[in-house]
Amino acid sequence: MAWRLVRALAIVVYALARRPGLTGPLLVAGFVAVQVARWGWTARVLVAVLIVGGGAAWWWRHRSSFNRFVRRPAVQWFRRWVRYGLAWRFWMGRLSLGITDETTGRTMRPRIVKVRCTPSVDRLLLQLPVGMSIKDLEGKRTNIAEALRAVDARVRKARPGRVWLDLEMRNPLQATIPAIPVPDSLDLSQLDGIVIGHADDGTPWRLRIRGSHVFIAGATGSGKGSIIWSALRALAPFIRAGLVQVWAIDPKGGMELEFGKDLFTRYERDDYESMVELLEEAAAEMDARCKRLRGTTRTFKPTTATPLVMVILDELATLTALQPERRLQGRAENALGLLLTKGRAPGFHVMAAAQDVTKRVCEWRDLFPDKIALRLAKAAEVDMVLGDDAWDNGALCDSIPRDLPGIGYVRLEGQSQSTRVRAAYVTDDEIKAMAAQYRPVHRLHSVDSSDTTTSETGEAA
Ligand SMILES: Nc1ncnc2c1ncn2[C@@H]1O[C@H](COP(=O)(O)OP(=O)(O)OP(=O)(O)O)[C@@H](O)[C@H]1O
Repeated sequence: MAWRLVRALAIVVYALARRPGLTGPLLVAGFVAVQVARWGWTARVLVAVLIVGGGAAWWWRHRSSFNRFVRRPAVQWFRRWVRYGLAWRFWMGRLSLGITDETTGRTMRPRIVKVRCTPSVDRLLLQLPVGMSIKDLEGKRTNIAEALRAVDARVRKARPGRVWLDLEMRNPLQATIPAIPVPDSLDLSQLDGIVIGHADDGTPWRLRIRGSHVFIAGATGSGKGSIIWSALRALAPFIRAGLVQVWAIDPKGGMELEFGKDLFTRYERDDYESMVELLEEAAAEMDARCKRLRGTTRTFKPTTATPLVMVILDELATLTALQPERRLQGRAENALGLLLTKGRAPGFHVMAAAQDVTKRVCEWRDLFPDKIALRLAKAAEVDMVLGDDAWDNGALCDSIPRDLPGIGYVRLEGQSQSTRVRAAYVTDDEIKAMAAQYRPVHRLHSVDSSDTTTSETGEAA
């Protein structure tokens, strides 16, 4: 009996010694608790009130820093050392994931190096024992997901000998997001972050319009249209007020944008020559505006005389790679290049969608500061859109199910990580109603035609 007790104790001590990340904090917490217990009731209550009250006040006043410095590290610690750490070897054993050394007979298992958590995915960085490869884990994906109670498990290479195991715990973007209500104010700061859907942490997905260009990539049926319509919905009151003009090109003969044509100041859908001309006119207007505005301001503020111009181009390839006329292709690429390089400061912005993401289709792909990748066929395409290592860092656009259109990953200028998002879905009826209600008061041909625009619409920014 005594021998058994000693053995059990030895096993516990050994197990704790092998888990310094668990044992260390528990020992410190135990030590502090013992000290506090000696102080008497008043001091104990005071300490408890200070900790709980201070934490609650921090959470209440500054939730983002609380989450960053307290909640997220605490969750990661718990998952690393308790949720996954405690039974890890047991799970690996049950799943037959290990390699036995011939000479010693000892079985070595993959080891958790660190755990990173997003609201829906737990990422475990694993060190593989010599002799095991990523393929061994890939072959057991379903079993791993079942064992760890995950919706899905994916494995990707981190570096030789190390792999990331991504456990999707839940998909908060499963349900279709209904159209976001049209904003009821003309607050120009909204143009720095219009709400077009949700991120997977439940926060609104905000897309910058002023000061940016947006590139949307996705296979057919991936939901590119829902991003365009959700953006137009958020811009609708500005369009009606004449503070935003939309110049739209639908090379698919109006199949996507026709319902909203009343919202557009310029609209081309049939003739490629006219589409290219629209782009060239936008570039020429932009140049003219640059000349007029130079020296007056560096931050663009739309007015009815100088509205923000949003050029929307659905299916870019038809004007570039798939365009049979080389002459038109060259002209389209030049105009687009000009708009992308010079348009931000004078208020000319491009939102372009494409199915094919290669440079053949969009030579200027890298000039779009904000990029959205919806469902794509291959991992390489994800990196082409969102930047090197985007797929390795978890933007798994090739795993987005076909029956979840509108889901994608977005990488905003200056961000190193992509965020999983889902666009709201605007129905055909909602588009028709919006187009009727928010058509511009005065539809102009030319953006900077005259200053009388201000007095005609009677609105000013
Ligand atoms: N955000 C969304 N939420 C739910 N369903 C959506 C969403 N976006 C699109 N859908 C559904 O998916 C279908 C295809 O979407 P959409 O036409 O926008 O794709 P697309 O990427 O523009 O395709 P294509 O390039 O072939 O035009 C829509 O008819 C709609 O039923």
